[in-house]
Amino acid sequence: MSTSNTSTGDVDPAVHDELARLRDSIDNIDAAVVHMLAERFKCTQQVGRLKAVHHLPPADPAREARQIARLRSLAENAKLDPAFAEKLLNFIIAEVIRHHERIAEDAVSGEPSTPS
Ligand SMILES: C=C(O[C@@H]1C=C(C(=O)O)C=C[C@H]1O)C(=O)O
Repeated sequence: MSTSNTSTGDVDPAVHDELARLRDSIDNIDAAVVHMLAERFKCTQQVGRLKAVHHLPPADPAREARQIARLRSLAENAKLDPAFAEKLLNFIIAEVIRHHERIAEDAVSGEPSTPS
């Protein structure tokens, strides 16, 4: 068995076709993920501005706990590792909180808020 072949030039053309078909789907899914994340960040930026105007804290741990419980349950039903789903959500939420902190700081200093 080859362990170091990184090219696909010497494989059966049918295998190559199947690989290309699957990679097309992966590319479509990755594009959908990017578009969905962009829409989610548009919403969270609005939440951040609302919180800054009304002097609410950037993070809401109770809301996060409910989201994590819900996402873990959805992941289990979808046969996705719930620990992975939780890690992914926490990663996204950490970025959102960073944005909210930035929006709140900019509101105090009078700077326009731009995503960074
Ligand atoms: C978007 C919010 O702000 C933060 C980010 C969250 C998120 O990205 O889902 C959830 C809770 C908050 O810690 C919110 O309060 O709804």
